[in-house]
Amino acid sequence: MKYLSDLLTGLAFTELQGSADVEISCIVFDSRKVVPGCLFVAVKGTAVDGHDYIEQAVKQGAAAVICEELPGHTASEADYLMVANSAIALGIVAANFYDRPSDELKLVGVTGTNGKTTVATLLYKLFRELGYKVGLLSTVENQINGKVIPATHTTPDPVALNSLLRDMVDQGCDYCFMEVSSHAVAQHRIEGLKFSGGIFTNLTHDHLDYHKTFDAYRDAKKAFFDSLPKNAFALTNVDDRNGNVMLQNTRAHKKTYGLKNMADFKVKMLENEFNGLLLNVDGDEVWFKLVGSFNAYNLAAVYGAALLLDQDRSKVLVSLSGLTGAEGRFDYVISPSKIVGIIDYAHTPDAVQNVLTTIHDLRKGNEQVITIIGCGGDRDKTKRPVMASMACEWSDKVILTSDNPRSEDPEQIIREMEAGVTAANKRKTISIVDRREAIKTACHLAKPGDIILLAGKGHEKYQEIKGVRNHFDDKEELTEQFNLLN
Ligand SMILES: CC(=O)N[C@H]1[C@@H](OP(=O)(O)OP(=O)(O)OC[C@H]2O[C@@H](n3ccc(=O)[nH]c3=O)[C@H](O)[C@@H]2O)O[C@H](CO)[C@@H](O)[C@@H]1O[C@H](C)C(=O)N[C@@H](C)C(=O)N[C@H](CCC(=O)O)C(=O)O
Ligand SMILES: Nc1ncnc2c1ncn2[C@@H]1O[C@H](COP(=O)(O)OP(=O)(O)OP(=O)(O)O)[C@@H](O)[C@H]1O
Ligand SMILES: N[C@H](CCC[C@H](N)C(=O)O)C(=O)O
Ligand SMILES: [Mg+2]
Repeated sequence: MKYLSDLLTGLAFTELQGSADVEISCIVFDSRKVVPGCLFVAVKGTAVDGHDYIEQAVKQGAAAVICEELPGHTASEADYLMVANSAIALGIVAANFYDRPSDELKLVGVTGTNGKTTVATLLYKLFRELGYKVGLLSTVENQINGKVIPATHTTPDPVALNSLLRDMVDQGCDYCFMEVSSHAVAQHRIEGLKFSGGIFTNLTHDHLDYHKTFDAYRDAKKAFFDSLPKNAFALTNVDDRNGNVMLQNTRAHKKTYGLKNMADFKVKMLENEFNGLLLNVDGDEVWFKLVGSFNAYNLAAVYGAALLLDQDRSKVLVSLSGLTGAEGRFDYVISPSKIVGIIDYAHTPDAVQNVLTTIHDLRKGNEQVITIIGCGGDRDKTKRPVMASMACEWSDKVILTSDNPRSEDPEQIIREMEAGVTAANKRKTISIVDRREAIKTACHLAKPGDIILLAGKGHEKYQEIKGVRNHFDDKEELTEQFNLLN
């Protein structure tokens, strides 16, 4: 049983209307989910202002309200707590409601444009192999020591997040590895959490629809490191242009990993083949199952973090060498006629370039590379022509198609992608709106030995068109088409 007064530890508030000894059944920040006895936190959003729903929330039985401004009419049956920023307050009360679970395990956050899911998932798998009970919060799924809990966001909202962390603690977890998206930092979803470490992967073009400028996007990532406590570690990619920027104002222990520059954890790439990577890790040569130079960075980050968490170096290298990556990241199927199909979650210009240059380096002869690619609707539009241009630059044929059009017109998204295709590259590009048809066409165009890259949707099991999510699984579709070819 929790009272409003129990939830106020660490929360600076300007005014309290009421006694705060009211019982709180749960915390809600969406008026449509209000239940009797809840605490309603009014948050200003991008579409609407939660403050407009306070009166409705109280009518539906909210016992207390946290807000930045009082509504025109306040009811005597509810308590009202005024704060400077409700989103920050939401994080703090959510942590208090669940008895601050992040204090009871070692929580490590991973941020950056690409590689978050891969690094968090590898750490999760590694620590389980090392014998610990572990939790994972990721884009693909959340897990508590092997039990899967579906994920709705890369970083859950503060209430879901603290509830999951509480379950992890109650189930004996020693560690939790989580992705920290830039949206989550900007919206204060991680407020009130105690991190033992933070990892930065890289920073390239994405989400400019939301953050508006690259600097604002960078600063959202940096704010995570600025907020780390003194006894945590801040592990950065020293080869990334913004790697050191992340550490500028952190109080945490500053540590680096890299392939090119001097680093605390230094990795060199010796071989990069279809069946894995041979790396020199601080002097030891080890084969890993992951493919692509970008994964050498992800592995370096995981290795560094494991050592900073006081794990035995040789055990870490042995376990890590046997691990596979996250679902839908450089996953592949091979057709009976030996066409190679690669399913990858590349949905930023940098990721598209990385995955295609990796494929380019792995090619043995003059196999063709056929890329199928789309761009998500209701997301950063400026990356559309750039992703199409990257795909053309590094492929022999490109099929522009739909990703998740969401509320947008799919044909319009494709037109915006086509704007990035040069006149010379037009001849190798075709546009097919229906993703299933695009996959079928690629399979018919491919000859034995050719490589089909199916980019952008990775593990996703749906395609969202006009707000409706239909079942769609890239790997399933490709496998089906491959079998039909026979
Ligand atoms: C752009 C974005 O992040 N939006 C998130 C944001 O929505 P919003 O700011 O538009 O909210 P809003 O609709 O304006 O509403 C403001 C407030 O009023 C409340 N409300 C609204 C209507 C109503 O009738 N009553 C009511 O109380 C809402 O619950 C909310 O608290 O706050 C909502 C509540 O927390 C989130 O669900 C929503 O995530 C949407 C669904 C989303 O898709 N977010 C994506 C972009 C996202 O966060 N992605 C990152 C990953 C990105 C990456 O790959 O790096 C992630 O962490 O998943
Ligand atoms: N370290 C890296 N550097 C550049 N690209 C990478 C890196 N790791 C993975 N990628 C590419 O980015 C894609 C997405 O990887 P991953 O899912 O690990 O990133 P993420 O940061 O979790 O993405 P999201 O923002 O959607 O959560 C991969 O499929 C691969 O193409
Ligand atoms: N976490 C990313 C996922 C993009 C995946 C892509 N398939 C899309 O739908 O745009 C985002 O919300 O931008
Ligand atoms: Mg992710």
